[in-house]
Amino acid sequence: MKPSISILHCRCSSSGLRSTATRFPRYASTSSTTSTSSSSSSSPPSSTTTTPSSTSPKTRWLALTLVSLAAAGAGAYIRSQTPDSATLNKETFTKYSLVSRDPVSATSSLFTLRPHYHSDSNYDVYEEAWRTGVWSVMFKQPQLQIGRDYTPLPTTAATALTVDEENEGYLRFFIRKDPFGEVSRYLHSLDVGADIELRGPQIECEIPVGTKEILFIAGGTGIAPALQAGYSLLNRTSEGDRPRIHIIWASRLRADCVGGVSDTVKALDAPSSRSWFSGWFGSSNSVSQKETVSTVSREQGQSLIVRELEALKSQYPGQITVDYYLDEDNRFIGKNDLAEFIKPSKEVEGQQKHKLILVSGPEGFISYMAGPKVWAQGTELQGPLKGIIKELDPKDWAVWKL
Ligand SMILES: Cc1cc2nc3c(=O)[nH]c(=O)nc-3n(C[C@H](O)[C@H](O)[C@H](O)COP(=O)(O)OP(=O)(O)OC[C@H]3O[C@@H](n4cnc5c(N)ncnc54)[C@H](O)[C@@H]3O)c2cc1C
Repeated sequence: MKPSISILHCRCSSSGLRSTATRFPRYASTSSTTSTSSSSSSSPPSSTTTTPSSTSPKTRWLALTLVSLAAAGAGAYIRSQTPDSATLNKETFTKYSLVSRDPVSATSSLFTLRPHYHSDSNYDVYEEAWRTGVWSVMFKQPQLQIGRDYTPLPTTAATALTVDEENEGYLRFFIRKDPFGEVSRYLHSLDVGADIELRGPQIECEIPVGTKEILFIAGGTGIAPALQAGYSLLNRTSEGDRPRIHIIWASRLRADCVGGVSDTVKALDAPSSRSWFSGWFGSSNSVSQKETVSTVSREQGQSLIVRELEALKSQYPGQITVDYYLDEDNRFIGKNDLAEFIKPSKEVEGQQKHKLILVSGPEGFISYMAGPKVWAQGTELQGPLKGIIKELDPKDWAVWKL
């Protein structure tokens, strides 16, 4: 019999799949396995040591039950070791090992994981997800039997992975440690080499073919899906047909975004009419912005995430721009900052929207920007558009809360 493990609590999940999970046992009792093999393969029926006449019905029933249980246990054990369970999938948890955990700031780290068992299929599973849009995987906290979703980072020129490691199915994550959070605290407590079980991929947002512009508003580790969206979209389109992507990233701590220099230049207290691609050094405003966001960023180097963003930008010159906002500097994303990008326009009935606003980050951040997501019948739904984006009346933009 396969024991089932319930994921008791999953507040961030958006599909019913995530509330429960079944996995194969990782081990079977040695004595059971041994007895199975000795009774089923080493001893032919004719040489059975006990005869019907010398065994009571009760003993026979017990023996049969034991043999069946042992066979089921051994089968499950074997299945758990087959290549199938070595491949990331939506039904069962797949074992990965923690390769490294590199601090990005006092509260966040870059996690690198590799599949525990070899599988040729992991790369293909990821590829399919990358082609689709924004995706996540669920991490299991085994002691509490709960799971949380995290967003794999794409590979850029700044990524310290070899081609072999990529092919082997290594995954990287930018994870913030919530001081009171169950799973993020657990993950930050793990030693290198520890096992972590993942399930997925879960597609969070399919980016429609034909998307021409994306405005990505990210708070904290919400930058991970922004990197994904940029990578996925630019990777799957050809030159001349590529969409423009503007990322607005708000961080709490300077260390998270150190070295990041905003591309779009805005005065601190009034929006300018400059375009997305106005460059770094275009005006006196640009100086104040640079100074505000990251005073000595060049000297201090760049955070791991800024490096990834810069690498993506260099890979697709002119396609991606990024603006940085920093709580430590009292720089918050306001309505005026968004108004620069979201211009009111007429809704054309039935016309497909080629512009997409994606909002990603902590619950409060998403609520402030676009209104809260809502729960109905055990599923997390988008909920009505509210917040400062609603006030800007973005008729020709589709909006998606991640
Ligand atoms: C699709 C998706 C992708 C994500 N990707 C990432 C990613 O790449 N990186 C990342 O860091 N995060 C990501 N997240 C967020 C992540 O899934 C977790 O929500 C986050 O790590 C916090 O989980 P936790 O178990 O540590 O905290 P939790 O235990 O869920 O607690 C979170 C906070 O809520 C408070 N809290 C808990 N219970 C209560 C209660 N009953 N009353 C009041 N307060 C309470 C806690 O004190 C804590 O401050 C993603 C989320 C989603 C949905």
